[in-house]
Amino acid sequence: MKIKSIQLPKQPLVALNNINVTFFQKVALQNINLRIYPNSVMTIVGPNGGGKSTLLKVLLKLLTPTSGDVVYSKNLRIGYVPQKIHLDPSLPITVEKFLSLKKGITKNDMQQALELLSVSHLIKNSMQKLSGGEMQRVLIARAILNKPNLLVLDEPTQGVDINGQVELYQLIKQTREKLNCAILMVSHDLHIVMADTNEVLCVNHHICCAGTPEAVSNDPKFIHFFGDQFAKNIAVYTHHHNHQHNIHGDVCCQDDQTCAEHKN
Ligand SMILES: Nc1ncnc2c1ncn2[C@@H]1O[C@H](COP(=O)(O)OP(=O)(O)OP(=O)(O)O)[C@@H](O)[C@H]1O
Repeated sequence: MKIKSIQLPKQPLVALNNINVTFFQKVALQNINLRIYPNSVMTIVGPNGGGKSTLLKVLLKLLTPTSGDVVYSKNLRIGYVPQKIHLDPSLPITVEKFLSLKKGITKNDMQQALELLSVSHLIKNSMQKLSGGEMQRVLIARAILNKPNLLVLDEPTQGVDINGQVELYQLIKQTREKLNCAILMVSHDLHIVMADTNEVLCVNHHICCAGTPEAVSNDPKFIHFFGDQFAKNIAVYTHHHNHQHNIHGDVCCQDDQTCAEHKN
């Protein structure tokens, strides 16, 4: 007898079911449903005050939703990088001490995480004196100490200049590949992260639109929030053609030249 192998559907790491959050009769989130699958990369975009951080807080159990439920897979380990942390300037703390505040962490775990984020040289530095980019790297290093299978990042490039932003996203990508984890992040830098994003969720209290970066950036609701210039920039990132094709699909000339087939 021939036995057919069947592909079982992947179980989500986290499922949010019909989540509603109301603050003093003001709706922050309405009927949010989402699934995060192992190894996937999901980017949340949306206008200021649209509920993105609230959504993360519900997922991280930092906030109990007004209604709805969150289902976690048994083996879930979450690493979280907050938007920013508040450090008391009168209580200097080194990077080493800061990382060792996490329970059950060995020196080896710490070194591995710092190496992965290329900040081993900062181990004895004061947290209060780190630059914006260094701080974000140390926060990501802290978030991966427990080898998460889901890394959640809330606007990871806040306070980082444009060159640093590209580098930071590159490091996040390398971290994901090394840990084999899923990523859920809130980001305004869709044009940078879209190449590595599987699904974009545009949240303005409810899910306005969701799908691949290309599909979302062309969605009228997304264009309404971010303007068509942004969508056009994204189009350039995803599909920049500096050449033309002949009827067989072969490249036949550059944009600034005209070959026989494109003369008329
Ligand atoms: N603890 C709270 N109490 C009352 N209102 C709150 C609370 N937290 C958030 N809100 C409100 O809920 C709405 C959503 O806020 P949230 O911080 O989730 O938005 P956001 O999309 O993350 O915004 P931003 O892009 O500006 O960071 C806002 O109107 C905010 O003022």
